[in-house]
Amino acid sequence: MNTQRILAHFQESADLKLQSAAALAHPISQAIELMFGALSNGNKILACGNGGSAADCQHFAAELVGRFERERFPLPAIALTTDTSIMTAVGNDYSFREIYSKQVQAFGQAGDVLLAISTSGNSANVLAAVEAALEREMRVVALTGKDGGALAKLLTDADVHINVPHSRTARIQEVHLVAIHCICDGIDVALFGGDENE
Ligand SMILES: O=C(CO)[C@@H](O)[C@H](O)[C@H](O)[C@H](O)COP(=O)(O)O
Ligand SMILES: [Zn+2]
Repeated sequence: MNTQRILAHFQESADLKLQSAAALAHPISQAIELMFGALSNGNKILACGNGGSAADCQHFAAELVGRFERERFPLPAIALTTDTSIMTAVGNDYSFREIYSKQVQAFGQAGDVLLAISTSGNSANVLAAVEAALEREMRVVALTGKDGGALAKLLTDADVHINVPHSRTARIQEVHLVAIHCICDGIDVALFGGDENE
């Protein structure tokens, strides 16, 4: 394969990350504040998304329950993307749209945070999960792309929207991962102090 094409992927990814940094720093810091506040109050974080974003949910939960870069106690975060029995039962008996919202209704409590990841902002099951979370007085951190889609319109002023204004799903996901690592680092810094270089 032409290595120019590969180099172009790296270039576009690097460019988008640098272009996004200034705009995303503020909502990412709001997400850290919201999540750290919830965790400090004994609440938890639930996460949902499809495809690559489902993997991001699991990645995030692993770093909270296990650890990020510092040794610490486990923090409560659950990826709603992993239980195939729940997802196939709900998908089969109700609809695919409800595979996350039913779990939010089952596990979510007021004060918990839903991390909702959708590059289009239009995945029906993620939208339903956000609606269920808001009904339960949870707060939402939305990681989206493009124009934020229908998800952008569901959010309230108490929620946080981290939107990557790019058209390409893969590039958006790559920036989402940087945002997720910033959030993990920010939670560690809120717990232990220090700066991001430590
Ligand atoms: O990872 C990728 C593409 O890079 C895919 O698996 C992608 O996540 C799937 O097509 C998702 O269904 C897209 O959903 P969404 O991001 O629009 O909510
Ligand atoms: Zn992908």
